[in-house]
Amino acid sequence: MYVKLCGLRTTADVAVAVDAGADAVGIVFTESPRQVDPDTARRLVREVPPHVLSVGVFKGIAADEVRRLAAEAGVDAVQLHGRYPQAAFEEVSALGVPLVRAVTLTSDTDVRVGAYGEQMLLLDSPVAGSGEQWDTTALDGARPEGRWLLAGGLGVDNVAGAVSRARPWGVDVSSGIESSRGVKDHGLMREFVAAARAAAPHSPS
Ligand SMILES: O=C(O)c1ccccc1NCC(=O)[C@H](O)[C@H](O)COP(=O)(O)O
Repeated sequence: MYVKLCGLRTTADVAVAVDAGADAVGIVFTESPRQVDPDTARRLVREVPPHVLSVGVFKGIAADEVRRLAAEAGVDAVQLHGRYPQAAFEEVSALGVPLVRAVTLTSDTDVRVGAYGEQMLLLDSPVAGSGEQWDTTALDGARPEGRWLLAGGLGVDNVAGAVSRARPWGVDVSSGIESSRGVKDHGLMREFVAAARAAAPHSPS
């Protein structure tokens, strides 16, 4: 089970995520209680070891600005939320880093991983980072294959059930590992990684 912990804001958050065994950490560049400035982002990225993916998270920021910010910070991957057209993915992909396409599942969502040139697909609740769950029974008619992550309202107590219902390749969490909005709880971070791995130790390929 691939585990991404999102919305990290301090070097201590990064150290705990790495020690807990997270596969990826998300750093939010977009307006949010978890937003960090470019200098902080660069500092956080420097603390992420090579075996863990540092992911810059963007929403509503123009593709050329995404490219500039991501390159400046040195993130390993870029996650684009919302209505970015294919051309934006193409522009950002010139950076040469993997892309994550983060979308809400609706009847017209293209659930093919790679449809926009991305390496991972993230299915999230309508308001990213809100901690709200969404109805994953919608996956019954439109289940992605391959590298897709389930996100939206996951936490220590519900991740096992969510994984067994949705059968994702990986999971992503932010609110569920916080003590208050934007403040990571290091105990919950560790518990979440353990609970997600216990739910499904191996990801389907
Ligand atoms: O975290 C945010 O505030 C945020 C804002 C704008 C775009 C994306 C954002 N977060 C992205 C994530 O990957 C979250 O981890 C994901 O949406 C799950 O969030 P949650 O439901 O809080 O676990």
